[in-house]
Amino acid sequence: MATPAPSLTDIAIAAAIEAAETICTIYHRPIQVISKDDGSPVTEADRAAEDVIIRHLEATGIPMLGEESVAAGIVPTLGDLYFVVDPLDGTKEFIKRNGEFTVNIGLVQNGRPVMGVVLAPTTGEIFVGDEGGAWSGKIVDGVVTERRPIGVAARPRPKIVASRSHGHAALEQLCRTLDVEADLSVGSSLKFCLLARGEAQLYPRFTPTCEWDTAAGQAVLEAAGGAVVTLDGAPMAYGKGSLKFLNPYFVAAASLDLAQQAAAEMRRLLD
Ligand SMILES: Nc1ncnc2c1ncn2[C@@H]1O[C@H](COP(=O)(O)O)[C@@H](OP(=O)(O)O)[C@H]1O
Ligand SMILES: [Mg+2]
Repeated sequence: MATPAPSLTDIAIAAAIEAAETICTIYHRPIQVISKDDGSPVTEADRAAEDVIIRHLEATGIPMLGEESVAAGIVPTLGDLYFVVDPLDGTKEFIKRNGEFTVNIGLVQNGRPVMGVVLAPTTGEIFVGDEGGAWSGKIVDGVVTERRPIGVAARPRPKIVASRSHGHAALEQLCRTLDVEADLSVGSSLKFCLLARGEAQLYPRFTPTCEWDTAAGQAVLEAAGGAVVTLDGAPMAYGKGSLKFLNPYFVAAASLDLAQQAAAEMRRLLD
């Protein structure tokens, strides 16, 4: 019997595993930090990991929007279906060496993130979401182990998770109005994964992000039963090339109701 062709999810997982290995090699050496044109930091690891991912995804023939390629002026023509890649989300955390950084590969179809792989190189934790649901696992010697389904969990007082390096004053006010337990601060797309695994319920984002920061995490969270909405309460959409792929402010939450309630509150606070 012929072996079935790998799915796009399988291809993205293989790409993320090899990219994470490349990142780990560099992580254990002295890290040289370069400042991008927009002032944000980039390292040799960001670029090397994106090259690895490009090599894996190329064979699919599907266009890829990559953070480092865009920074180098390479923006492909994007159709209804494209990959969105942040090879190293949480570069500031990578530089601080606190382990809170991830490899992100998302697939966008008709403006919606339909598949996502998020992998934390130092722990080997992997989070995957697609039409088959959401699951987490652990990469050991380049192989997925401990694979188990994941899902969001409601709490009477939601736990909130926020950026470690990009905060906003309105966050505290939001916590007070919604009566949340504000206790977690984490770098990178791991915030979406904490929600997807039921460890937190709310991730309000009052500072800028780009599509590559959120596509994979949003796909994981939505496959786990959660939602990501912009401040008008609509699901966050992709393909904003005319805006340089910049996302508006958003709320990720364990349910659409909670996301929309928090979005309405954020709108009120920011007015
Ligand atoms: N002024 C800005 N404009 C666009 N994106 C920004 C930004 N400031 C931070 N970000 C995004 O926020 C991400 C970090 O998120 P967090 O604070 O949740 O860890 C960064 O990812 P990179 O580390 O991949 O550059 C970066 O893309
Ligand atoms: Mg990023």
